[in-house]
Amino acid sequence: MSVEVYYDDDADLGLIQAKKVAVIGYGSQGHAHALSLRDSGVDVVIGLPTGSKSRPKAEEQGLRVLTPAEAAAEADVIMILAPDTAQRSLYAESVAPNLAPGKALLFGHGFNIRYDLIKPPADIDVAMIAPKGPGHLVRRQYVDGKGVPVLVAVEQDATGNAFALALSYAKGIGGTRAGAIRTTFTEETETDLFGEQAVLAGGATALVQTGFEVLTEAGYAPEIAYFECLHELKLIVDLMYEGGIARMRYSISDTAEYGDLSRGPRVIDGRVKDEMRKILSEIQSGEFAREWIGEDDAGRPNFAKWRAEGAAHPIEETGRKLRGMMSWVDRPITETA
Ligand SMILES: NC(=O)C1=CN([C@@H]2O[C@H](COP(=O)(O)OP(=O)(O)OC[C@H]3O[C@@H](n4cnc5c(N)ncnc54)[C@H](OP(=O)(O)O)[C@@H]3O)[C@@H](O)[C@H]2O)C=CC1
Ligand SMILES: CC[C@](O)(C(C)=O)C(=O)O
Ligand SMILES: [Mg+2]
Ligand SMILES: [Mg+2]
Repeated sequence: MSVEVYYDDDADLGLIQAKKVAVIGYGSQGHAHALSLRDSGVDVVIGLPTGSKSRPKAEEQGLRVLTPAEAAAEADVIMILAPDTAQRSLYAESVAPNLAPGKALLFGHGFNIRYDLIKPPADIDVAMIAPKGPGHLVRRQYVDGKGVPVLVAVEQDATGNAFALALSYAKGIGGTRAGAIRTTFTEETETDLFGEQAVLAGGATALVQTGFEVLTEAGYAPEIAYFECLHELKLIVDLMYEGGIARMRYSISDTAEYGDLSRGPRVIDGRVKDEMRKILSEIQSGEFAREWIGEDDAGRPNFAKWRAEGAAHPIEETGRKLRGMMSWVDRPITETA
């Protein structure tokens, strides 16, 4: 193994239990971290702006909610789980004025540190605990006695104890049950952005929508196209998750496997690979970060337009109708929040 992996026995929960932790933000990751830390015996306070729509949710779930500045002032450990684009101003206005030597500033993703949008003072610890899965699953796994693997990194070790503290935090959210892998802010940020753009979200979505369009434009029933291009993808990915691509290929028919081996490389060909490399270089050079911050500063015009186009894609309407008929499909993951 070229990476260092840490499990429950390597982490001392007592370190984080001895601190007051402010979780700033109560969305997908924030609610999962805060509830699981609390259930692990940690003293947690939530930081949210006064008008935040997440406030009632956190309060209903029994958590104490303050403004980000008040929470940062009270806490020894401040975990920033607001949207990446909000973190710069949140840090400048509410967190930086409330830092003191020996405090720890934590992140769930390295974006703002990697791209120098936040520059913490040298006398605090700066670390990252980045779950490798959506926040609602992080919470669900914790409740089920399991965990989602996490990446842990230290950017600044002012106290000499930053890594042990980060591992302790990871244990508090169930991460060391599954395994905590040591990395750097740069590696986490660049691989996370690449994964979500080229494969997990961007690549997979474009593949599913394009497959659905090809079948329906050729006259096949949208319901059948939905099953083939979206629904069944989960079943195939589950097999890959359990035993790799070889396990999936073992389970499918020889006909499917021959089609996979002979046609797959025609779909994801050299041009696609070159485009993936270009996407990676935009991430590494900071071009993507500058574009995204600029888009956010401008009020997200393209983001809103593309999101609306995606929501209006015919596959969504077909899926809504079909899922209503599928009693075996789990309720939406968002309802578990
Ligand atoms: N989504 C995920 O599963 C993953 C996310 N991450 C990282 O975790 C971090 C949080 O992302 P995610 O959980 O998706 O975020 P969400 O968009 O789900 O939630 C953001 C939360 O922050 C609150 N918020 C918005 N603006 C501010 C502000 N100025 N000050 C304080 N709180 C604010 C929001 O409140 P309101 O309800 O009022 O908008 C909301 O509660 C990011 O760094 C992200 O990259 C890492 C791994 C996976
Ligand atoms: C895949 C998207 C992700 O990187 C994640 C859930 O890990 C994110 O930023 O939400
Ligand atoms: Mg990710
Ligand atoms: Mg991400």
